[in-house]
Amino acid sequence: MIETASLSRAQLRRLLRERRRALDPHRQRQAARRLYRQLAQHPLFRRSRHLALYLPNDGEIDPGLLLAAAQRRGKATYLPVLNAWPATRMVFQRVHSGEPLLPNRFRIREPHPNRARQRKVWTLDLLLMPLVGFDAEGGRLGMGGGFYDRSLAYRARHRYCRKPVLLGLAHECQKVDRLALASWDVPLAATVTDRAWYAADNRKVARKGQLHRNPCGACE
Ligand SMILES: Nc1nc2c(c(=O)[nH]1)N(C=O)[C@@H](CNc1ccc(C(=O)N[C@@H](CCC(=O)O)C(=O)O)cc1)CN2
Ligand SMILES: Nc1ncnc2c1ncn2[C@@H]1O[C@H](COP(=O)(O)OP(=O)(O)OP(=O)(O)O)[C@@H](O)[C@H]1O
Repeated sequence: MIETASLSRAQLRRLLRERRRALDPHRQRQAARRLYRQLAQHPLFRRSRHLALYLPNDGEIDPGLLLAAAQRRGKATYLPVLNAWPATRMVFQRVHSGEPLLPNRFRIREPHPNRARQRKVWTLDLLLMPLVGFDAEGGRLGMGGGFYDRSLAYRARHRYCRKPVLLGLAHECQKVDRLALASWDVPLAATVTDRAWYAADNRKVARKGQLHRNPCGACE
């Protein structure tokens, strides 16, 4: 596992992105199948009715089997869509199987923006998030755009909100010993890899004042 102490966030990002990009197509398919087995029968996935996923980019683990399973089971599935303005914002839009998708400015495919199909993030049940690096305490390092952090900034204000449940998805090789939390970072409930679940110790996070045990009246 990588010792993070001597590395900057930028160095760590570069190293971990290289690692996941180095996985060959066979390893990627194997990891995607294993990820599916970790999650498909889990109550958090089975019980969710509205869930957001992503389409893989830059060597990310592929949740495509979960997306297809969710659609087969009649769940409403959502993908991130980047806003034209402000360009720092991202929304979650419903996607149906077989719907045409267009590349965004990072060449990640997304549905054509349609306000009527977008849903507020706090009304989703489950958010499956891509990441560059993670630790076993709910720490997440993303691509550096701050898109997920901005979408989840309401968590700092809605003190008792627990929707959606935040799960990071990753290859095992993206695990690091410890990530320093930035003030805007929103901790994950767990990260699921092709090999294991890493559930955050909620008591520790709660002591930091960042995770709340009860649902929020305004958000439920
Ligand atoms: N699959 C997936 N979808 C996602 C995200 C993600 O991390 N993964 N995002 C999570 O936030 C948002 C997009 N954020 C991104 C931020 C930076 C880059 C990126 O590749 N930056 C390149 C420069 C690309 C360019 O300018 O053309 C780089 O840093 O090398 C990609 C996506 C929304 N959708
Ligand atoms: N809630 C927020 N409000 C305003 N700016 C934010 C917020 N959260 C993050 N940012 C900005 O986004 C930038 C990138 O943040 P960070 O490096 O944590 O992104 P990331 O988690 O790696 O990316 P992503 O969430 O897109 O995968 C930071 O420099 C920060 O200024």
